[in-house]
Amino acid sequence: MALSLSRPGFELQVDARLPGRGISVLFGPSGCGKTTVLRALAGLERASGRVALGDQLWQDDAQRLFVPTHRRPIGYVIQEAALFPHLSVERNLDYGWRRIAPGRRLTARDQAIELLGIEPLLPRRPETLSGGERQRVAIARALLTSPQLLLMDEPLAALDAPRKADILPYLERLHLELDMPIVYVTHAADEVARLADHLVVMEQGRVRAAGPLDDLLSRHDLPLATDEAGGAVLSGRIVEHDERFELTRVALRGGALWVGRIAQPVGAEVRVRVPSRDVSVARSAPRDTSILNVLPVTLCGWRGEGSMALLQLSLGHDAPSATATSRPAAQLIARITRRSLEALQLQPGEALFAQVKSASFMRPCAPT
Ligand SMILES: Nc1ncnc2c1ncn2[C@@H]1O[C@H](COP(=O)(O)OP(=O)(O)OP(=O)(O)O)[C@@H](O)[C@H]1O
Repeated sequence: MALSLSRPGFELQVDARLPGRGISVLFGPSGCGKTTVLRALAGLERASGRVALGDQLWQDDAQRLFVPTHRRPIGYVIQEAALFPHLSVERNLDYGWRRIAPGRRLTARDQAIELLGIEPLLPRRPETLSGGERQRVAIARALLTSPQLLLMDEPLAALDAPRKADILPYLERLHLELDMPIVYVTHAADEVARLADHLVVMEQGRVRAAGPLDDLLSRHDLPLATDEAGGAVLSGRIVEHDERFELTRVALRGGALWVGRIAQPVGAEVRVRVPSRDVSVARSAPRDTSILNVLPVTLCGWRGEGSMALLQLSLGHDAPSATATSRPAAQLIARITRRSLEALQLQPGEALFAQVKSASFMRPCAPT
């Protein structure tokens, strides 16, 4: 997509290519233009430019082409789902489902109901549902219109933390079990870490950075890193289980980590998260430490944040480099006090040891 639009006090200028599978998250502060981009993809907002899904061209100003919303094969889920209040959940679902010819249906009715866990809700009226249940029904209803692209605008923003935690696994399942690209708008860093495969960081109507999640979440110069709860998200492969101590070893690019037992087989691709505040550094390999994960790392750079500093660390003691065929080593961020930084007099390129106090399993990775 290449989109531009001008409003009083707001300029949108976005040029991005999103992958044709997985969840692409548009992330950024309120007012940066995320919803506007989503609405332009849906054809609900008239921006200038070009929009295509694979080889389907939906908008191309050069050719005076603009496919109206109702002819774009999209599902759209917003923060406050608008279900038909006078219809049961089942009839709400059937509304979209019946309008798609049987031969053109991409998602089976039972599959959508099962994926979102809404079987017990089918006879209920929307007003009797909790916010989280309503969102699950809205997502199932969107899927039953057989979209080729699912657009989600802060679908969890109206939910409290426990409801949000309930619904996140359903979103992860969608992504793992359906072969449908999703563009997901949020300003919540935790949703990014859990859901995103590809990330577009927006700022004031522009793309500040875009790329695979692991590359961006471990960059200390992006807003995600400065979040108190921020940290790196790393993809790796399970290489070993330690049944006695209920641990799993995950191999990463340039190193490996022990995390709490993951219920996935050896060889599975998984995503783990390492909070920056749980990473500290030492010049020499610490001995007699209770910390399980001590990894050789190379300091790439650092950035001050008030009394704290964020260090960007590349796994391994070789100078970080990327060749045409291999991706560079995975990166961690350490959040330490500026006082410690000064006391240690660290220099970029220096070989250090990162002590990782906690690392947690986020989710299995989608097959690529
Ligand atoms: N219908 C409209 N008319 C005029 N200005 C608008 C309209 N809709 C949005 N804007 C403005 O356009 C800019 C981008 O808004 P947009 O809703 O895309 O941001 P956002 O990143 O999705 O924000 P939020 O996270 O708060 O939803 C903002 O400055 C907003 O005030």
